[in-house]
Amino acid sequence: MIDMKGVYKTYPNGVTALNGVDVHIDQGEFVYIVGPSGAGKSTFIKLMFREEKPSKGSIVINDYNLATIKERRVPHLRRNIGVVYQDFRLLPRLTVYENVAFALEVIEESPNQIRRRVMDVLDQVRLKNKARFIPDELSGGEQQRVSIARAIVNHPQLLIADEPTGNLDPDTSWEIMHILEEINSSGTTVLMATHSQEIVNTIRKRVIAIEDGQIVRDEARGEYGYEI
Ligand SMILES: Nc1ncnc2c1ncn2[C@@H]1O[C@H](COP(=O)(O)OP(=O)(O)OP(=O)(O)O)[C@@H](O)[C@H]1O
Repeated sequence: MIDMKGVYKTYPNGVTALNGVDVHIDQGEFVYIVGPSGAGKSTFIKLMFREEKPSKGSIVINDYNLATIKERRVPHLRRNIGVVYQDFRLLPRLTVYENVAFALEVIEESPNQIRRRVMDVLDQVRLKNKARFIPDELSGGEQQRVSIARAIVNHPQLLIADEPTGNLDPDTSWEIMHILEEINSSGTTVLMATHSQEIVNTIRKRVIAIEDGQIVRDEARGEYGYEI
């Protein structure tokens, strides 16, 4: 599903964030991306949904070659990828329902399908009873659950989460992790960058460690491996 070969990324300011990355990730895997601050984790993730372009190398995701993909095809690629951020990035004036429905409305689903699908996905993240709330009326964990609902409403094959528990307390973080595990168990590939030693060492999954723009460790059921 994801195949990176000889990937380099140098930003316009001359900083090389990725320095020769080769990796293969199969459909259905759950992968943690770990490493020190500034190691290149977010860059690695941004390349996956074409938020950034590689300077060199090939990235193939579900048969899309991201190095050569035409601009007009990028929205098609992104329909198959859900993204969750540390800071939720919800639209503040829209309700929970509208924030989630928005992702479907832009691809012109019928109103009935939208209603059914949005309520299903809000049920999945256990927020059906808050559909009419706006983000400000929710806790951080609830906001993150809305952002997860929004990310998966299109049934993406890949869910990318960049420090999804970074702004949450421990109990809420576990709740988010259980939701991500549930999503993964239905076949969605999950790629999660994290600084949480506790999560990585407790919910054991494949661990890819990046340092200075290179993969220095790649272990099935790995450990976090850094002192905090
Ligand atoms: N848009 C950008 N322009 C220029 N340099 C950038 C840009 N984004 C990231 N960098 C640089 O690339 C390097 C890798 O950054 P990246 O954000 O990928 O690291 P990270 O591992 O995600 O860090 P953190 O754990 O702190 O989020 C850093 O030196 C950073 O300053």
